[in-house]
Amino acid sequence: MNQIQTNNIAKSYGQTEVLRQISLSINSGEFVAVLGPSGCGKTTLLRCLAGFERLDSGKIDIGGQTVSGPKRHLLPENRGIGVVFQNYALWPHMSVTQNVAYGLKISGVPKKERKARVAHVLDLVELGPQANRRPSDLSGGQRQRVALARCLAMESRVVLLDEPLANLDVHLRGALEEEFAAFHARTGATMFYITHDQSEALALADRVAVMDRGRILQFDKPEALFRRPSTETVAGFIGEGRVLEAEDIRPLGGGFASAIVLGQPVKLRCNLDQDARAHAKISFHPGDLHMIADAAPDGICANVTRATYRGAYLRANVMAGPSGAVPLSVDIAAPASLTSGQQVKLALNDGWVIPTTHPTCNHI
Ligand SMILES: Nc1ncnc2c1ncn2[C@@H]1O[C@H](COP(=O)(O)OP(=O)(O)OP(=O)(O)O)[C@@H](O)[C@H]1O
Repeated sequence: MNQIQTNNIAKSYGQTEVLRQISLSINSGEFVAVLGPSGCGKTTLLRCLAGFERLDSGKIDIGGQTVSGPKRHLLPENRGIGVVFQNYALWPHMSVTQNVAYGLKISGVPKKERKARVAHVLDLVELGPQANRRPSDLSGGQRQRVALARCLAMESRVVLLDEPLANLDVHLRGALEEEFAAFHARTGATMFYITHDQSEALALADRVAVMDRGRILQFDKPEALFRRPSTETVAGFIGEGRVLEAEDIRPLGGGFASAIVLGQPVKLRCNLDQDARAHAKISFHPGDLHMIADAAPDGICANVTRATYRGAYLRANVMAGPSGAVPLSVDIAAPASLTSGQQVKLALNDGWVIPTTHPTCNHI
């Protein structure tokens, strides 16, 4: 069943179109991340779902009920959703217990049940010992867990999270990523998670909606975004994707095609209905390029401009191709040694022909 359904929703502030005809179907219990550059409209989309903003047009259904539409706008508190903000939005004058209990109190949950539910959820997020502290006496991660506990206590079936890890250090981000995944597994809630950090999105989400300038470009599983991006923008945005022009694309059947890339014949993956073309854009990742023997008869000639140690591998920046003018990155398994100015030969072992005509992915 669809837990969240948006139909052609649009929102402008003055002359600025911030959301353009966004249609998304999110399944019950799904963990969806919305990924996109700053200013693309992620927070506005979340605020529309939460009911903090009215739509200009379109419709939002949550749990089968229309919550925003042409003649309808359900208030945030009546939507049955939990919201976790970047700044946690905790009451500074209340203790952890009071913060978590507040929503239950407003909803009229009797005192005895309230107490039991708060104690239970604080236990779940391991904040029992801090129950009487004020937010100012907690770490950033602990405050975030109070915000999560509040959603748990309200038994929200839908939880909207707006960049919840943005203010935290790397160590804490890792720990809380685990926390979100555990929270999702435990509750089965539908999660709608805004971020501009792709590693967070790819690690946590069942599906990721990639957003750019108020539109959804692609809404897909992380692996599909990485391996089969539907547009150049998605390809360039995910996993250090590199987009290059290829020539003489000839379908081989079974989702493969031959092509010429940087003057060399390569085999690429493509859509089953890929047609033969003189030119197309292809995408690949640094890990798809490999160094081959200098004496190999074929291979892409490249000149190392910089090599940086990355622990398990060496990242080489090179200028490649017949003209030596195409910048690429190659990861070479350690131990390896490369120096600036060194001539190397490369092979492209995998890549994807970006579909030339793709449906406008706003109807997904
Ligand atoms: N209340 C408002 N009034 C006018 N313009 C607004 C308002 N809220 C957002 N905007 C504009 O709408 C656009 C999208 O903003 P939004 O906060 O949704 O983007 P975002 O993708 O969440 O960005 P970030 O990742 O930086 O938070 C921006 O150009 C922003 O300046």
